[in-house]
Amino acid sequence: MDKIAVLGAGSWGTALSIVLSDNNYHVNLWTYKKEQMEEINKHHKNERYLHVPLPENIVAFSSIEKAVEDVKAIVIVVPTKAIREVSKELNKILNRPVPIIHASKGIEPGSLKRVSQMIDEELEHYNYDDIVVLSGPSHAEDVALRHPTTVTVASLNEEYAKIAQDIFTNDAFRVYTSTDILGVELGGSLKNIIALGAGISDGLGYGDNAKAALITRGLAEIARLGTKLGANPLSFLGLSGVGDLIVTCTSVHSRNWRAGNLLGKGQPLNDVLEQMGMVVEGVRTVKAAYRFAKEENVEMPITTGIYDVLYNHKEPKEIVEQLMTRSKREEMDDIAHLLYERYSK
Ligand SMILES: NC(=O)C1=CN([C@@H]2O[C@H](COP(=O)(O)OP(=O)(O)OC[C@H]3O[C@@H](n4cnc5c(N)ncnc54)[C@H](OP(=O)(O)O)[C@@H]3O)[C@@H](O)[C@H]2O)C=CC1
Ligand SMILES: O=C(CO)COP(=O)(O)O
Repeated sequence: MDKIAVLGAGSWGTALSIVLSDNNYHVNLWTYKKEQMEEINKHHKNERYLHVPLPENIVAFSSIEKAVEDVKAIVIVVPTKAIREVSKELNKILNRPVPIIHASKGIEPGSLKRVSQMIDEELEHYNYDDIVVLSGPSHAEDVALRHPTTVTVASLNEEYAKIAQDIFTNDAFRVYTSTDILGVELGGSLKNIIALGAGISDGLGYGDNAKAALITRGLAEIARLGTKLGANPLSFLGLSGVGDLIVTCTSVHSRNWRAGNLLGKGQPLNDVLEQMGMVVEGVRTVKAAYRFAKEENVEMPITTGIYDVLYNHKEPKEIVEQLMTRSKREEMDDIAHLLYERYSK
């Protein structure tokens, strides 16, 4: 039985380990917490994150070195803030080319780097082109129950993308490939900000119309920034774009939506984060997106409004009024024109 290492034993790392175990891989699941390793190995569960029994071919490790020994591929699934730390550890021990697939969603505020770029910077002898991202509408809770789920794996190295597709694909987990790693990573990261907004909207008591507006106009600004940065605009209409935006803005499983919901009900950010107990990537990524928008001179009014609620003590209702009273404009802006120009001939 081939072995695969999964680095990160939170909700998503555990759910992806279940997929791999179902596909007959032996999974080495790395956690930095000894108690969690014991819970997984002795009791075959990881209760804090997922309420399902774990198959016996998922074995937890507290040493990265042991976890990655002789594996066919390495899956990195830690929160974005831990990517550099984990990659540094990996850099000390990785001495052969092995496919690296990451499934984290965020952008580093200080450097504005995506996850694949951070991994590349920390791994001295690894080629950026070989890094694969796995992203799409995929809440861990659904995946752990084997509910039908679709995702995209993207890499400049098509062979590695296909390896990732083969490793993860099964009857309940359908995997598509793409070469637009930039677009796929940006879609997966930026949708978390809009999901915070959808949660705030629901917390304020607004209805479905407001949420549909946030999703649609949110997608417009994600695509606006993404295309400016060089992504394929069509990626934002795919699973890692609109697909993930829909699931994150509408699901009670979403940490970003839930955090936004509490903010909309008037709770302060620090209390909300303490209560969540799991990573809420949008809270960090909004800082990066806010800066990106300014530096790239891209209009991102929803992102800016959410940044102001989180970091400038603006009242959510004030932001809603601001968004609703912006100057009148045409709906289909630069992105639509870009798509039209590209594909109308
Ligand atoms: N949950 C989901 O459905 C999905 C999540 N993702 C993405 O996957 C990534 C991980 O999310 P998820 O699993 O949900 O997060 P969770 O909050 O469920 O788990 C994160 C885990 O990483 C641990 N951790 C924190 N810091 C470090 C570190 N420095 N080194 C090693 N481990 C660390 C946490 O430990 P501790 O509790 O001690 O902080 C926790 O066990 C995120 O980028 C998220 O956006 C993507 C798709 C779906
Ligand atoms: O990315 C996700 C689903 O595809 C998970 O979103 P949350 O982090 O908001 O739970």
